[in-house]
Amino acid sequence: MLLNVRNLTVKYGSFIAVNSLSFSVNSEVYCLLGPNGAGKSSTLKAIMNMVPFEGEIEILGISNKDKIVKNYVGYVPEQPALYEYMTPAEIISFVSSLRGIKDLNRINALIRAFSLDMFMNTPIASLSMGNKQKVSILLSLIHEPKLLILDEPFNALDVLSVKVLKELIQNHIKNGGGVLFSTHIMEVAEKICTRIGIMNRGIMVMETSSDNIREAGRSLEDVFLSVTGLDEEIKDILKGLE
Ligand SMILES: Nc1ncnc2c1ncn2[C@@H]1O[C@H](COP(=O)(O)OP(=O)(O)OP(=O)(O)O)[C@@H](O)[C@H]1O
Repeated sequence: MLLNVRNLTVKYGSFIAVNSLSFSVNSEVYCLLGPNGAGKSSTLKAIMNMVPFEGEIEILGISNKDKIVKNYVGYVPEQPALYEYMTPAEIISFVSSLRGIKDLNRINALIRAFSLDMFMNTPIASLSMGNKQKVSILLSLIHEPKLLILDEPFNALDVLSVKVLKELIQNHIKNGGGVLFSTHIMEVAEKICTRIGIMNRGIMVMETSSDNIREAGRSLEDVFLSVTGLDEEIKDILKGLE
């Protein structure tokens, strides 16, 4: 098992953002869906040991509180957290040396795939949101982690980069890795995920697979709206707009 989450609870003061959540990720693409505020980012931050949590989280069988797991995980936060005064070339070289990576051929291929070559010497502060996101994705891949934790990774990406990222995710799985990501984009989830966890108000309300949804002849959007109870809300809102 690449990731095992058992009875995860995340609290901010007395507010429970994630409530006794359990799920696991193998060599597969696991997608977390949920309305705004459902607790997706808090779950991913707890997995990265960035927020206090209760419960148990293991990465490749090792507690996520053990520093060694950082070697096995790549993380893309919801908002790129980069040194704005550095250029992509500088930050990539900085992170590569921290990680002890000398062969940059793979990274250079990724830079080209994401069309970042012409921005390598531009300060990050001057980059578009999409290009910052691409740098953030590149940094998460430098040490060839087994598990990728991606918080809304498709945000701000153009069509070509979405395609590149989908391909990277598929290749990662073919090589025995695992991917856990959150998204609001149903089409992406439907196409590339093997398993889907739908969260609402901190609770996992449904775990299913794209195959199950297809076999049931339903769209992921319908399933999502119905299990989160948003379908009734939408009917009311649309009525109000008539
Ligand atoms: N640092 C914090 N302090 C207090 N409350 C927080 C904090 N971070 C998140 N929350 C609250 O916890 C809940 C879950 O937030 P979280 O960001 O995990 O949701 P999400 O599913 O990722 O939402 P979105 O889709 O909008 O990104 C929300 O109600 C949010 O306001």
